[in-house]
Amino acid sequence: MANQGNDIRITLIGAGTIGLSFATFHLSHLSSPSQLTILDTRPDLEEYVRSTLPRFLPDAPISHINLSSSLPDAVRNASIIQESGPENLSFKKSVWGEVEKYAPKDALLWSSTSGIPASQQAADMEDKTRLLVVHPYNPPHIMPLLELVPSSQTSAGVLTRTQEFWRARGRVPILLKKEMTGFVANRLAFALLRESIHLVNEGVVSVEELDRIVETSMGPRWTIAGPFKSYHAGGGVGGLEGFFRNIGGTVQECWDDAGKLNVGEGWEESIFQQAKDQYGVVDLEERDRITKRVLDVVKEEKNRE
Ligand SMILES: NC(=O)C1=CN([C@@H]2O[C@H](COP(=O)(O)OP(=O)(O)OC[C@H]3O[C@@H](n4cnc5c(N)ncnc54)[C@H](O)[C@@H]3O)[C@@H](O)[C@H]2O)C=CC1
Ligand SMILES: O=C(O)[C@@H](O)C(=O)[C@H](O)[C@@H](O)CO
Repeated sequence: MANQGNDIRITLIGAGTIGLSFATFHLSHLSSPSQLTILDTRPDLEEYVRSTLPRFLPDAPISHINLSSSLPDAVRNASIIQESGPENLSFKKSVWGEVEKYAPKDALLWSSTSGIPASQQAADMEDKTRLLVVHPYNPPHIMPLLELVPSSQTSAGVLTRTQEFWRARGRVPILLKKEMTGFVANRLAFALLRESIHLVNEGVVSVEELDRIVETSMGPRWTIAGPFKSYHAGGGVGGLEGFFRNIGGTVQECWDDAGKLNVGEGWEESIFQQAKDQYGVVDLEERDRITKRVLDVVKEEKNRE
């Protein structure tokens, strides 16, 4: 399979939040927009792409992108096929079953799923070695992370070609050694979200105050240094061991006292309303613009090292 330059052909299945962001990314790296095919069953696909893609990519060469509603046509010549369709197992299994019938045998098959393991998606596939999860952090045209989550049957060659593809385009593919529900990024984010909801639900802070706490502390910190590096630094000469020696008792008390609320327990209405009242419709273009600037500065500074 061609994996570089003028020969590569990428088909994106699903042109929603993630699919269109991936389209933006690939258009910035492909030699020609004609190397990109977008498949979506929505009846207004062309109108939707024409009205939405330019928000991510001004002057997007839309007329040269292949827009399709036919899976066989869309995948027939693909080198890489990434699905960003509905987050349900039946869809994912169905789409891979169809892709296997019509796509080149050496095409890479990737799922953007937020948490449905490749082993489940590939359960009915003839060749299970071709599929893996390539989980982005929204929006993938800006966020560097891609969690690569193979099944036990994904071949080493498919994994290597996937890693090479993303590294060659300046992205950060991280290989997970085990399939876990929600992979890693979502598990971490959802653990913080659970405690955040707990603290608002207990009347400790408002939704807006909680967000401001994160945005003026761990948010910037974790852009520079993740949890382990941060606490290793915070432990002084003793490093992470010193941190736990000094603070470990308080850490355990916080862990013991952590919120254990669950979805559907009645906290939703109040918290959802606070978010609506506080944020209305988030300006995604401003969010993305600022996020990109932060990431660019961090990358520039880290390259100084
Ligand atoms: N939204 C997010 O922040 C993130 C989502 N993901 C994952 O990406 C996938 C897509 O999520 P979103 O983009 O948010 O969903 P979305 O609902 O915005 O987009 C899904 C798209 O799939 C299309 N579609 C439905 N059936 C189809 C079919 N049979 N063939 C082709 N296209 C079809 C829909 O028309 C829609 O445009 C999900 O698996 C989700 O878990 C992963 C990371 C982040
Ligand atoms: O948060 C993200 O961008 C991704 O890691 C996800 O998978 C999200 O949870 C997504 O499913 C909903 O925003």
